[in-house]
Amino acid sequence: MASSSKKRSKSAVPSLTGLAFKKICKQLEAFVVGKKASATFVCGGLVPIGTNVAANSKSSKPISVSPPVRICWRTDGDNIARELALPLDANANPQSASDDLRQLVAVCDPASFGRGQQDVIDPEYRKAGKLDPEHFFTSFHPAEFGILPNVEQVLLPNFNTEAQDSLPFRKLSAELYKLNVYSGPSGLFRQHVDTPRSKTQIGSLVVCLPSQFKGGDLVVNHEGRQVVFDWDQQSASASQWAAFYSDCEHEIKTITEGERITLTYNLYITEPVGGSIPPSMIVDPKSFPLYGYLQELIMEPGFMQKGGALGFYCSHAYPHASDEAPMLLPRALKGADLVLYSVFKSLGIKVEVVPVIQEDDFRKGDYDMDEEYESLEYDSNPKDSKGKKEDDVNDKLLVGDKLHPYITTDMTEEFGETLNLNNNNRWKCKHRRGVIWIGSPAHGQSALSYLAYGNEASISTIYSYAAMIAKIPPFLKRKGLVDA
Ligand SMILES: O=C(O)CCC(=O)C(=O)O
Ligand SMILES: [Fe+2]
Repeated sequence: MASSSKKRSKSAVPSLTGLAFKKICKQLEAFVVGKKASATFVCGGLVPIGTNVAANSKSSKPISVSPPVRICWRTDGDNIARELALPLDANANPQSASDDLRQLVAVCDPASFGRGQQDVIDPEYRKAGKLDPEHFFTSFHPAEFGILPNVEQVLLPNFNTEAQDSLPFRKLSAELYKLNVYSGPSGLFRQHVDTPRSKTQIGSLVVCLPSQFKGGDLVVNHEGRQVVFDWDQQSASASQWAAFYSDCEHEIKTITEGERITLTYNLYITEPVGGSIPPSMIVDPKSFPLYGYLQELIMEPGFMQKGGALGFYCSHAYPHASDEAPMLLPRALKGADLVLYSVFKSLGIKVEVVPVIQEDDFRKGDYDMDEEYESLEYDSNPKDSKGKKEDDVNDKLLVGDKLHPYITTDMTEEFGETLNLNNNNRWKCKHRRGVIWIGSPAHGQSALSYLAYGNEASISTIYSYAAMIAKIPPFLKRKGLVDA
């Protein structure tokens, strides 16, 4: 009797440590969500055009002023080689200069875009011309103006840990993809996400060549944040550029006058020549505000005193259920995910990238994922890390033992019964009790397909979400992790 009343009072009045822990978890969530919002997903810059800059400057320093940009192509039909220098030369015969520009516009084909599985042309959605790289040559190369190192530094901060040498895929290469011309008064490209050309593609680079136009803002969105590049003011005097992650939605507003000419490049993550990355190029994880916060937290004896695990859903989409996944992750982590990973790593805390399945996705019954996660409450007492609420969540989550490629199985699910994933040994997983989950799952990918028998047999697919689980050692063990 006495023990049961004791039990009741414990659950009704949370302890002070419990309340403090709950608050920390909320703060951590706010930090990560805030981090997401402030994490860099796009960057941009400008290369002024100097008409008296030699095209083949012998200086070894990166050139900060560009000579006019040349574009060479062959006309359709008569196959005559043509060349255009941008910006148009104000001193040249204006008629012949704009004639060259008109010729370039004329040789372009209508630009398509991906809708579902198809490539379509729809001027209501995208009104632009395109030239494929095999049909033109340009004197512009982004490596010459320090553009790529800048993009690397912003979009690809490094880990700066011992693991750095074992993660050599942290350089970018830019592959020319298209030349596009958006002409006034109606050129545009409505909101879209670029189609990644390979699993190693992490973003796109757009270079707007010097040519007078009005309108045509490039608007890039990511998780409620927006960056606008209004390039029209300096359109005739500079090459202006922007780089962003592949999963950012973006659009080009209507070009009201002139020709907006862009080179687009696919950005791939690649192996640096010569192995390791020069430290001067990297962003130190210690410079992230999250570092200081977590460092203080793990020095707090009351925080997860006996150790535990924090789980974070990745905020960017990765091909985490592909054959390449084990090679790509964590190397290809981006933005907030990369910040979290690198901060934990640099604090000496083990963190792994794993796929997570919501068990109710394949149980019969109407399970509402959002509600489940919205109502997620953290366990109020770290000593009770197997407390009820938390177990409710972890009982429904299956964590893969590693990143698994998508599989089709011969497993079946009988009507009304639960599929047992452990009956197959290719997608090994388990419930990870005691993980405190922060944030919500964002980007599901097909993890495995199986035969489901309802009224009729059908193929069902289970989705997985990429997540990071950081294993927090007990206080006495982690004291030594933090530098004095
Ligand atoms: O020209 C631009 O600013 C962006 C072009 C673009 O979004 C694309 O080609 O997919
Ligand atoms: Fe695009």
